[in-house]
Formats: sequence, C-alpha cells, structure tokens
Amino acid sequence: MINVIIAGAAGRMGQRIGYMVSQHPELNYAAAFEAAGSPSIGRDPGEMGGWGSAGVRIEEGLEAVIDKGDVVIDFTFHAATMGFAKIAAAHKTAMVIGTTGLSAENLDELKTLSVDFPCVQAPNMAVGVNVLFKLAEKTASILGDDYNIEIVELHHNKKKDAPSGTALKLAEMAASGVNRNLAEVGVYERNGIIGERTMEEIGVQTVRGGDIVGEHTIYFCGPGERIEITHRAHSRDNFAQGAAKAAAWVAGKEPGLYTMFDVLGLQDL
Ligand SMILES: NC(=O)C1=CN([C@@H]2O[C@H](COP(=O)(O)OP(=O)(O)OC[C@H]3O[C@@H](n4cnc5c(N)ncnc54)[C@H](OP(=O)(O)O)[C@@H]3O)[C@@H](O)[C@H]2O)C=CC1
Ligand SMILES: O=C(O)C1=N[C@H](C(=O)O)C[C@H](O)C1
Repeated sequence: MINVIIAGAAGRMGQRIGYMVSQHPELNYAAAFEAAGSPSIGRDPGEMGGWGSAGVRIEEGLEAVIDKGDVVIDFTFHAATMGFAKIAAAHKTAMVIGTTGLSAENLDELKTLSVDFPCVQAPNMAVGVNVLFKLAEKTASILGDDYNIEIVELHHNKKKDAPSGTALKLAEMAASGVNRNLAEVGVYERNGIIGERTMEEIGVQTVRGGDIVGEHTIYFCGPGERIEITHRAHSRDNFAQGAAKAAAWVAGKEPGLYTMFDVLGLQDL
C-alpha cells in the first residue's frame, strides 16, 4: 500500500480527498495535518467529513508527520505550499500539489526542487478539465488569429485567488495554440473607456458567488459566429479522485515535475 499524508485535511478539498484516498485500492490514509493552532487538531478527518473514521487524527504541521507517508497531497494555500515542497524534497517524499495561486517564481522554484523528489502539480485534477485544456489549444490553433479568445470562470464566495488556476492554464493553452505569450496578451480586467479590443488579447474574467463549485468557459468569437466550450464541476469529487489517482501514479516515480497530462496519458494529444 502507498501511505498518503493529507495537508489541509479539514479543508473543503482535504475532506473529499481523504474520502477518495480511503476508497482507493492502492492507497492508505496514513496521516493528516493542519497548521498549528487549527481547531481541527486532534480530530478524525473522516468524522469531520461525515464519511466515517479515517483511522488517523489531524496533527500539527508537516514536520510532525513526514516520516509516516510515501506521498503528500497538498490542497491548502499558496503561501504554505512552497514550505511543504521544501520539506518533501528534503525527505525525498513524493508530492501532489493542487493548490492554486502559485506565482511564476514559485513554479520555477518547484522545478528546481523537483530534482530531489517526484511531484505532480496541476491547477485542476478533473479529467474533463484536462481534456478541455487540450481542446482549447487545438481549437485556438485551428481557428487562428481571426477569432477573439475570452475565458470566464465562476467559483464560490470562499475562493481566495483570482482568476482561478484553471482559467490561467486555459488561457496559457489557448495562447500556445496561436503562438502568443500570455504574459504579453492576457487582460484580466476591463473598466471605463478602454478603447476597442485588440485582436491579440486574451481576456480572463472572474465571477464569485454562493456555493458554485467551479465553472470555466472558453469563447472563440469570430465573424458571424462563436464557439463556447464549458466545463462544469457538479461536486469536488472529480478533483479529489484526480488527486488520489495522481498520488497512486507519482509514488515511486523518478524525481521530476509532472502534470495531470502525464498522470492521465494526455501529454501527446
Ligand atoms: N487542483 C485542483 O483540482 C483543485 C485545486 N483547488 C485549490 O485547492 C486549494 C484549497 O481549496 P479549498 O479546499 O477549497 O480551501 P479550504 O480553505 O477549504 O482548505 C484549505 C485547507 O488548508 C488549510 N491550511 C492553510 N494553511 C495551512 C498550513 N500552513 N498548514 C496546514 N494546513 C493549512 C486550511 O486551514 P485554515 O482554514 O485554518 O486556513 C484549510 O483547512 C485552493 O488553492 C484551490 O484553488 C481546489 C479544487 C480543485
Ligand atoms: O478553489 C476552488 O474551489 C477551485 N480551484 C481550482 C482553480 O483555481 O482552478 C480548481 C477548481 O475550479 C476549484
């Protein structure tokens, strides 16, 4: 069995990942942790999540549990994630990172750290979204420069980062399809007398409200027609299943930085 440590085990994703890990034939829920001072310390994450006993109690910090597992699954907060990655790299323990809001510098640092440990990092672990990433790149490359590319994402009112990591990755995939650099053409807000839209820009807009789990639409708007491709998450279970699948896949792999395309075999599509 592969022993799994869950970071942020009491969180929205941490609880569903715990359930998926407990159901997975190759995975064992070995340890759980939250930050020092969390009211969840000492509690059973399964009981908190309403799915039974996880057989573990939530401990304080990754250092307390790192020797108990083969892989750490992290869906927490960007400011914490890099610290966890340094500890996992030092112990050569595999990691699955779903936390969004990581900066370009964080991702560079992760690449450097990954010479010491295998790590899957992806802003969205749902199968459907990873297919959507590929469709976005392919559709952009087929339609070319005559179609304006816009992305709209909707999430719940507790989400801390914007735009979503998924929307940014979608924009990056579409930009790659038309050979543009997102850092040069990304537009994240519009307000006031902004003038006509340029052909190159790729717009990314954010909606926050209620308990929306996650919805992403990419628009290709051309002369007299448009294509809209939408992914809607009905629950967090598809993300959590993806995280469990990634944990089973990455444990024992060679050191390196991997994505869900590697886990799902979509790399060459
Ligand atoms: N890749 C993917 O497929 C998906 C990614 N996400 C991403 O996952 C992340 C978490 O989302 P969600 O579960 O909704 O958020 P939550 O806030 O519900 O959960 C995060 C958990 O991490 C805990 N946490 C924060 N800092 C630390 C720390 N230093 N040490 C240990 N635990 C810590 C939080 O504790 P506290 O509340 O005390 O701060 C909380 O319990 C976000 O970045 C989100 O965008 C979400 C869904 C899918
Ligand atoms: O915070 C969330 O909830 C989600 N975050 C991820 C993101 O930022 O892309 C993925 C998913 O859409 C849910």
